[in-house]
Amino acid sequence: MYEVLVADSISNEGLAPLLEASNVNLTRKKVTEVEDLLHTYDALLVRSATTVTEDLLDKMKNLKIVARAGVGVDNIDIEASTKRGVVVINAPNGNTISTAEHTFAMMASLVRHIPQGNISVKSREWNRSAFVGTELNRKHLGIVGFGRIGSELAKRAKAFNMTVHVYDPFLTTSRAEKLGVDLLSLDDLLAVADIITVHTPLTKDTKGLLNRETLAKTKKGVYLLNCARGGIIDEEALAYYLEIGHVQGAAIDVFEVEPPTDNPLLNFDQVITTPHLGASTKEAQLNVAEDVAYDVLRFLEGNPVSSSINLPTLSKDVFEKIQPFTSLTKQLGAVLSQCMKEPVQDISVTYAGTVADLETTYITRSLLSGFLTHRIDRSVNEVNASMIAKERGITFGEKISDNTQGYANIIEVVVKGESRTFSITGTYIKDYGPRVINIDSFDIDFYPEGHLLYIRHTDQPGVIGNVGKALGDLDINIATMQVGRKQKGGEAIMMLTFDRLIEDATIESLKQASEIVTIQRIEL
Ligand SMILES: NC(=O)c1ccc[n+]([C@@H]2O[C@H](COP(=O)([O-])OP(=O)(O)OC[C@H]3O[C@@H](n4cnc5c(N)ncnc54)[C@H](O)[C@@H]3O)[C@@H](O)[C@H]2O)c1
Ligand SMILES: O=C(O)[C@H](O)COP(=O)(O)O
Repeated sequence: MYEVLVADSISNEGLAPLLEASNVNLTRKKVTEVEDLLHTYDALLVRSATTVTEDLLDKMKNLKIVARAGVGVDNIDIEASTKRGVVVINAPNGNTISTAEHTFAMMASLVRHIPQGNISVKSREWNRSAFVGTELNRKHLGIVGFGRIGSELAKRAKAFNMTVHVYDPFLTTSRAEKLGVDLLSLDDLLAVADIITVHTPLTKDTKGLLNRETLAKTKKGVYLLNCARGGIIDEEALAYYLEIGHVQGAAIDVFEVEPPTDNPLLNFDQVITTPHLGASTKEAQLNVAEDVAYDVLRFLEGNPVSSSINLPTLSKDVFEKIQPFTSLTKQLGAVLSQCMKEPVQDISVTYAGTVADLETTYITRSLLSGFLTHRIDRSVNEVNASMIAKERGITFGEKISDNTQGYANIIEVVVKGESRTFSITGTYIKDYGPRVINIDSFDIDFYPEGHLLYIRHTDQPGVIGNVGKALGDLDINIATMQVGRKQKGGEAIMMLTFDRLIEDATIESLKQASEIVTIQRIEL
């Protein structure tokens, strides 16, 4: 049974996939209400109210996935989640339209003073001259951050005959042209826009993007909107420019601290606000809840997620195609890690044949996870494997080759240690399964699973029989035996598989024979 904690207000209807799943036990409680049970949850679902800190992750020892029913993940410590192998997913598409519509509504309200007019009339005033507004028609709108919401907003602005200028360092000129917007530098956008709205995520680069210095470059009388994240427009700087009358008005849905209390912006009549309502529509809430509910269930049941922040996103189709190879590389990594009993500096993997056309970065993550699992005492998976490898100073890389050695596909891994290198080559044969076809330059053919002994010995008569007899005398049944050698009379290898783990004492007694060079136990 999977334990799922829903810590923020998320649509019940949207959560139906989880509520109806027979293998899920769903709890709707704030984190503070289940302090004693935090270690039991497999999945945590949040919106923006719960902050997923490193401290919380430490308490949630069993956590496998954090799902954000919405877009912004600035309330989740992604690095700490990745380090712990916890997948972070979001629902990036479900609230785009609602937020674009809300921004547009805020813009129209701002330039026509609708909230102020509403308050005035309800105060039994009739002061028409105090609320003379400005048309949107033929105005220049500056959109900072031209992603999903920014581009939906642009469509609506163009329908109102506005000229749309955008600043987005990740947007190509050709895409801007295709979308019919004018791509500018930030400075040029600030200089030309009558109204500026921000739609970037909150990151270290966008925090305070509009500050005392940049806001000084805007037109006198400019209007500003923030329906993205508190802090993208520095609140103190905005208050200053409102105070001196340089900024004519602002519409703010999001605040640096929510709810805002002694925020200076709340003191200005020309600032209109909403309590973080961009995504608060029935439609958006249903969409985002459904998106994360399906993804969490899929993930818990071992399937790919459709929108991950810290894992490459794969379609079901692609996931099914790469799965045999991720299992194979995990096993290859585990064999390598156990055979190479010394610190390693570099892991290099070469893909050839059909596997080379697949999502190899994910397959390499599986390889690293198989390798590292046998070296460190914390949980390693595809989420945190590359981060842990980097932390440990292990470099890794991928190559593509066309030398398939006659197989449909092969994966060769070479590990460089302080004193030697070790290599392994595997293949996946359809309807037959994974095979290891070469180990440390010895051709061989074995199925990488179960309890194995990897024995290096001198190639001379009687060795194989002696090992078989010694094990038989100890009542140990050999399930399979594969042998390999490079040249007659030189060094040779045996790969034995067993139905149970072979004890240290048995290995020590086998090592007494003079023709045995090394014995390595491998557990897969
Ligand atoms: N008010 C709300 O309720 C509400 C609802 C949804 C989203 N949001 C916020 O809106 C943000 C944007 O959402 P989206 O779905 O459009 O995201 P998105 O990822 O589709 O778009 C963000 C855009 O910002 C651009 N960008 C990144 N760094 C930038 C920088 N330094 N300068 C300029 N542009 C930069 C990106 O290239 C991207 O095009 C979210 O991150 C979230 O914080 C708020
Ligand atoms: O990033 C988002 O999706 C929005 O800010 C919505 O936040 P909410 O889920 O707390 O309404």
